[in-house]
Amino acid sequence: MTRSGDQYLEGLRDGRQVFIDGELVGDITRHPAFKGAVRSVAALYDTVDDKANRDQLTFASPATGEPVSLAHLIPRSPADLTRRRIALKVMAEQTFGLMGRGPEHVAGFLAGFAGHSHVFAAGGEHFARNVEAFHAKARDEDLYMTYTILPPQIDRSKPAHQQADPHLYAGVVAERDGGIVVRGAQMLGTGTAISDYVYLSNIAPLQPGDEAYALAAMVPVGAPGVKIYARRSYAAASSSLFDYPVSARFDETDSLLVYDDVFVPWEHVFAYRNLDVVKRQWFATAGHLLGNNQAQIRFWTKLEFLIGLAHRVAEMNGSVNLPPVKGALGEMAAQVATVTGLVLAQEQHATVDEHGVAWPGRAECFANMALQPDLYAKLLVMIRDLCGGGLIQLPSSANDFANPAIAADVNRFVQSPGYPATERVKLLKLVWDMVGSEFASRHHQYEMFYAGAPFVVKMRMYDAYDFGAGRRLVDTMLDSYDLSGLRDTALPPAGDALDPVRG
Ligand SMILES: Cc1cc2nc3c(=O)[nH]c(=O)nc-3n(C[C@H](O)[C@H](O)[C@H](O)COP(=O)(O)OP(=O)(O)OC[C@H]3O[C@@H](n4cnc5c(N)ncnc54)[C@H](O)[C@@H]3O)c2cc1C
Repeated sequence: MTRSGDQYLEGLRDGRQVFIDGELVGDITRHPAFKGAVRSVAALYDTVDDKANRDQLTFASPATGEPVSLAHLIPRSPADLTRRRIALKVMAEQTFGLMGRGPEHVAGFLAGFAGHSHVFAAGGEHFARNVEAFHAKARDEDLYMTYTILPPQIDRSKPAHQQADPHLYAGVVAERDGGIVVRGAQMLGTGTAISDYVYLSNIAPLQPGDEAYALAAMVPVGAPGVKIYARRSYAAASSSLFDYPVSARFDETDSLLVYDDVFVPWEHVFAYRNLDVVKRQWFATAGHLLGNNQAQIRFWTKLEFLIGLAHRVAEMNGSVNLPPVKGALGEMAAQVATVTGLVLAQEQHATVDEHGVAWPGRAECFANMALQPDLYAKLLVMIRDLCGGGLIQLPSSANDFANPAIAADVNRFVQSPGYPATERVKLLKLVWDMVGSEFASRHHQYEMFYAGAPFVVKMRMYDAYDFGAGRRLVDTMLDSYDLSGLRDTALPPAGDALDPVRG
């Protein structure tokens, strides 16, 4: 059943090996680098666990009948996708769309894998059973899973088995009684330090010879040998909540994961030395689509938050009714509405396959992913443009308000009608943390890369899009005339023009 925030926190005290700033972190729930994000995730768990939200955020576990998070639902119909989306939107709003790998992200992948467990059965029937059993466990125990599905950037010109050291990329080194031993590293475990399990696999293509790396397994974050090397913490670096309100609360952290001879029991292994299954898990199951559908619900929420900030600043600065400012806000609104529309269209264009699993519309999902890097970058620049120097002309820290001599000048000169200095500074420091701080810059990189390098995502869009309708129109047009003039040809069938995505 659903877990409370306290139960989630308790699960993190498992002796996990998280390293930051040259030291092993003891209790991550208390460490300045992690405690803000941990509290935010705990609050999310409490929201889903709250009886008042039960109808909207949970469904009855088919195994126990207890309420479990809708993040774990295997959707069986477009209506299920809608129900799931409404729940995921509420969850995303809890963190303002700022936690990309919260508990509801990899949950979508796993639900998709479990709905198509036959894909894993290609490596042996027991692997399919492992996927189904782990999905049921994650659902009924409300587990928080993250993933590392890419090897570290060492030498991308060579496959895994041709790297200078065969144990750079995470792969199997031995079979033991009851399981396998994994050695090597993967990037870039977002949220892994604060999660329960990390999914170890590969989304980048593997090649013949890479069989030792062709794995898919759920690894407890606290398992002996799992070493988590976190990047610099923006939360720990923030001088106060007032100065860096989102860094302090939502720095979900990203880490290099080193698997130092980690034992993984067979029941947590979904694919083993199988290039084909490791590849097919992403696109022959609904996993990738369901996970990214969730990611876009989160992205939509984050864009709403950003445009809300832009509107508030324009209002504060008295510029909101100037035609160019209205135009800029309108352009931003068009971008947000595009993302929203493409999320909703995934339900409109959903299909239910012969396994009874509902797939969100593929082309609409990849369209959002393909637009995202440029759209996000543009939005950030437009907000900077609207805010001007106000983003920089701010007190050095909240401490300036504590010094009466400084506060007198700040209160006098850093204000706007209806916005006393503390309110103006509060709003603009929040905007800076969203568009200009180190946290903001990492978010820019995240939105560019979390779904893969932009060129890879665009190639996936190419594969997902049905060019047939457009090509038929071109043929019809070319067939309609020649050197001697207009031919007597039929108009294109209306359906082609009406449904450009489906063709
Ligand atoms: C903030 C953040 C969080 C992340 N979180 C996670 C996570 O939780 N789990 C996880 O597994 N991964 C995570 N990632 C990793 C992410 O999946 C990868 O960054 C992404 O797949 C791209 O791989 P790469 O970084 O190795 O870039 P590369 O593949 O090295 O690509 C970088 C750039 O090199 C160029 N390039 C590379 N290859 C080619 C080519 N063949 N042709 C043309 N140009 C090329 C392109 O310009 C490309 O954009 C995260 C990344 C970021 C930035």
